[in-house]
Amino acid sequence: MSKSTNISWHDSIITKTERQTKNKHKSAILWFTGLSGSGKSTITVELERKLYQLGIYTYRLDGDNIRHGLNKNLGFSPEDRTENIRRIGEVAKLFVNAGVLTLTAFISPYREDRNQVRALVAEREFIEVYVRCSLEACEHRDPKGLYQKARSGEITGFTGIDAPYEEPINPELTIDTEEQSLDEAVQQVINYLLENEYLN
Ligand SMILES: Nc1ncnc2c1ncn2[C@@H]1O[C@H](COP(=O)(O)OS(=O)(=O)O)[C@@H](OP(=O)(O)O)[C@H]1O
Ligand SMILES: Nc1ncnc2c1ncn2[C@@H]1O[C@H](COP(=O)(O)OP(=O)(O)O)[C@@H](O)[C@H]1O
Repeated sequence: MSKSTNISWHDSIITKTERQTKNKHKSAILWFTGLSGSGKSTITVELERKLYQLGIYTYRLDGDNIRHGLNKNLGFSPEDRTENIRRIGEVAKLFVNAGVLTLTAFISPYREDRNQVRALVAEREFIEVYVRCSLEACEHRDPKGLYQKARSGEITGFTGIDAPYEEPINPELTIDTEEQSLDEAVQQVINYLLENEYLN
């Protein structure tokens, strides 16, 4: 719902296609989704490092980081999570327009919210990457000690414990971090980008 009236759109003279041509690669959103502790941050950090080495213009948007700034007024209610993802989607779209290969790492537990982001950009510009890992394994890893806090009741509404996670139905990519090493996961994404001509 828009509150703004009397506003008009101003196109830039430089187009997204021109920026992509200059950068020598396509821009798109690589949308990583999965439980807390599944590996989204670990994989996107390493993937970005590799892509940077290949000369690709990238930027990484990460749940914990964005919630320190742009979205610091949002919590973890269903409504706030939806608004969180909506804003990230809009920011990611701007990065795509700027010619950047954009990596996002958010739990993004609701299918509908992820599909809304997909609908914001062109068909090939949204690549959903499901970072699959069982709740048991995530809880065992518990890199930030949050599952322990959720089990003890110190945190409520924690994804996987007492808040839902809706698995992607038809993601472009699935990475199973109980089966695949970090290097294998990163290579799988790079192969996808090469095979589908996002990279040359
Ligand atoms: N209640 C609750 N549920 C889930 N996660 C919680 C919660 N409270 C804090 N955290 C921490 O916030 C990180 C998830 O933020 P996101 O912006 O990715 O969440 S969401 O997409 O809006 O659901 C998440 O980071 P990751 O572990 O990297 O996923 C947690 O560190
Ligand atoms: N194959 C793997 N891929 C990614 N992370 C892994 C893998 N195996 C174990 N891990 C570990 O799992 C944890 C994942 O944490 P993190 O990347 O913060 O997850 P998320 O961002 O999804 O919350 C890290 O401690 C990481 O070292």
